[in-house]
Amino acid sequence: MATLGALKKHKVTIVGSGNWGTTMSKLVAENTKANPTLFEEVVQMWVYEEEITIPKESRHYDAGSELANKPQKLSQLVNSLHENVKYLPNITLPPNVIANPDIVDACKNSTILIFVLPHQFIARVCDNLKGNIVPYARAISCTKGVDVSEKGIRLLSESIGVRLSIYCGALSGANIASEIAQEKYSETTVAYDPPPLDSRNPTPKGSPTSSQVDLIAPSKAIPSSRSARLQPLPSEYPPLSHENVRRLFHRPYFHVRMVSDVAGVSLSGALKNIVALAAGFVDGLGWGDNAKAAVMRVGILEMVAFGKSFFADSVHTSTFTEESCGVADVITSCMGGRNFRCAKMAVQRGISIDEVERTELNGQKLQGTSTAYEVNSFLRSMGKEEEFPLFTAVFNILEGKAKPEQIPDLIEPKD
Ligand SMILES: NC(=O)c1ccc[n+]([C@@H]2O[C@H](COP(=O)([O-])OP(=O)(O)OC[C@H]3O[C@@H](n4cnc5c(N)ncnc54)[C@H](O)[C@@H]3O)[C@@H](O)[C@H]2O)c1
Ligand SMILES: O=P(O)(O)OC[C@H](O)CO
Repeated sequence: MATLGALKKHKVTIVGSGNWGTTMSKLVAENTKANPTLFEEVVQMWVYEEEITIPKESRHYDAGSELANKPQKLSQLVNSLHENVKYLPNITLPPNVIANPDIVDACKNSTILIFVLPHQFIARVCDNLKGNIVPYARAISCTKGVDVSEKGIRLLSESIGVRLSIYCGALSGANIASEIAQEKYSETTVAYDPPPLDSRNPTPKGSPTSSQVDLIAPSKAIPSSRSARLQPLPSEYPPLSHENVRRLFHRPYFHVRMVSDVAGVSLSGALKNIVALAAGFVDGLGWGDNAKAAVMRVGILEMVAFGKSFFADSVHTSTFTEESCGVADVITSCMGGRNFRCAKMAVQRGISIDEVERTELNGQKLQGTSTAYEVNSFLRSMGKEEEFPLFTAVFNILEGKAKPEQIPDLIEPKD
């Protein structure tokens, strides 16, 4: 419910328009329409502009039309067809989703920014947004990955928060986008640990709460956005309480659990993609479900150990084991995710996973390969590769230094 006296509504922008970005726009737009006291009905969806021709198999392809084989701007196609024919074909978007190729215009005056971009594009997009958003905006990262530099490891929610000087939470779960777009039931986990000022609790500006610190590996500390001087949300806006954030995402087919463990949710989403690659490798060998279950078991243990080793002050182990973003996401990703499917195809065809990504995904991006490299570079810098044998095996397979057939030996505990 809006607070008494709140006059303004939150403007929401989805930053990204791929398979998950477009699905997110659909479900969020359904919710902004259903909650008119909290949110402006129109949802802007930033589209990385490209020219595409409508695929022949599309329900919108009209062989007799003069536009049939002519390249057209993706943003214009989304707005005229109410469908993203390239990244989410055959799903009708609500008319209140407006595709906008201008990132600054799409985010202008938005109080809620939902980042659903492949990891590799986050930095550039944030650079373009810096100084062009309202300073009290809040963000949610739906991107799966981590940032590693010579300074250490950082969650993507942190990267976005630091780059834009705003607070950023995280959404992650067992969420294969195409199923959610078809309104098949799934769960998700939203971690939002808002600054107390957003709940009308007058904590002094810039004071981190106990849960607002140490979201980076302490041994390689990078300054956290959570101790940055965050601007309070003006009182004319409905507070961004857990209840109101939940209303933005929860649908009858998309069940949201709100938590405060931003680090656990962000890390789960990133690390499970390495496990999914391992599952794809063993499945590609034709080894069956028992082999997949074995790498999933070891992978979940390594995810938990990674959180405990490097984010001990912020991560809750239960996030990995009890929430959709943990074990459940490992399971779904190892059954039908893109990382799993591409790793499997790479082994079956004897080609690199990058080649499979280029030839089979029609512009969609894998996040598991870059995460495996980033995590390995961090583990190596910490002298901890041996403590994470599955993550290390996946990296070595991608590098051509090990073979998928060696996975059982590589993950066997050493006495
Ligand atoms: N697809 C899913 O099922 C799913 C589910 C949960 C989370 N995620 C995560 O969401 C994030 C986004 O994935 P997605 O599935 O929406 O995207 P996608 O892989 O389907 O599509 C790639 C996107 O990148 C954009 N792009 C290409 N070049 C670009 C550039 N230079 N700058 C900016 N954008 C560019 C494309 O326009 C497209 O929107 C990823 O981190 C992914 O792991 C995906
Ligand atoms: O298709 P993937 O491998 O990018 O995984 C998609 C989602 O992360 C599953 O939750």
